[in-house]
Amino acid sequence: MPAIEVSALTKTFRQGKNTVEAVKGVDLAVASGELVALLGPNGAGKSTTLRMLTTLLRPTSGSAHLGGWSIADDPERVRSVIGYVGQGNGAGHNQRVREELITQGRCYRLSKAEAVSRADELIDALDLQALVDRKVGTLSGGQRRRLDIALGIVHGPSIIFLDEPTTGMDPQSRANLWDHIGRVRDRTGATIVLTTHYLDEADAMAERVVVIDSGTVIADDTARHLKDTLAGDQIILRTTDPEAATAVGEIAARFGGVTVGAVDGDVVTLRASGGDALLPVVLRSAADAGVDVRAAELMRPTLDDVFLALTGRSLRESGTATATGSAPAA
Ligand SMILES: Nc1ncnc2c1ncn2[C@@H]1O[C@H](COP(=O)(O)OP(=O)(O)OP(=O)(O)O)[C@@H](O)[C@H]1O
Repeated sequence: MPAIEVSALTKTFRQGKNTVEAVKGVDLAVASGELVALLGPNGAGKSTTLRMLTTLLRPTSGSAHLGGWSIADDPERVRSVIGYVGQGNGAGHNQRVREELITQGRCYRLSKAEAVSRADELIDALDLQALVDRKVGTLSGGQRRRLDIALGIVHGPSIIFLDEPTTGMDPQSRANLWDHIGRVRDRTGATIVLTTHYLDEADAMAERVVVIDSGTVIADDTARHLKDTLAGDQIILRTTDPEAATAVGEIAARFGGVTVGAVDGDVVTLRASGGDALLPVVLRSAADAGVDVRAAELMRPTLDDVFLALTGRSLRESGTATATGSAPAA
């Protein structure tokens, strides 16, 4: 049984005379222990989907089961098996880190002894040892995010939702937080679903990427498979002059699955999956035909190329996604 099973989930908001179809029929199955990233531009419906799955918002139609429990029929049970870490944080500023974790455990009805042992376990998993006696209000952004995650999973949920856990952090803090998320997953075997604006992060860290656009899932696969099948590699070949570039393009076009772009001066650009295998073959064929290729560059596609191939738009242009860490320091 999948940890999360979502079928034809929709949410329509009504505001006066206007209706917004925020989620238009999302289907999703996440296996137990999987780490899945939801990716999509602003307003795609990611947060609304997450809020429905975490029982914070009632769906307009469709169904979802988490750990076998229905969000419509058994919201209490659903809440007992999930942890949700939103973008804001709920911890009191004057509490100390360890105290705050123990208090949170008690809120989840853990006994005092259980709450203490769980707090210490999470302090270890999320590297909070040096901070246990610090007041929450004095933590840095990155430290605070680690505490938020600890607070959100203090009751030992088997399914964890993280809404943009790394937004606004510098690249080093993001990498560090990912290490911790991985460590939590390895230790607990929890299923993790998160949203992120960082394309490179979803690419490198998530086992599966679910791309959401205009309220529907438009792609759902490993980042590698999405890139190979939907975007392909880019090969840039520099020759001696426009005639040579055109000739290389014609040679490359004889191979199956190659798209030849417009010649630009002495440069021609090809797109194909398996570019690393194709490149030497094209170079050999060009040499056999007496055409001189002076430089060759192979570029692997990014998830933004995937989004572009699917929608004709760039995720980056939407102002949502970031390929590299240019965010302010945490
Ligand atoms: N309470 C609400 N009332 C009316 N419209 C809403 C409400 N909540 C969300 N929406 C609309 O639903 C759509 C989806 O919003 P949602 O927050 O789910 O997108 P998102 O993918 O999470 O975007 P972001 O990356 O910006 O957080 C948007 O058009 C948004 O304006």
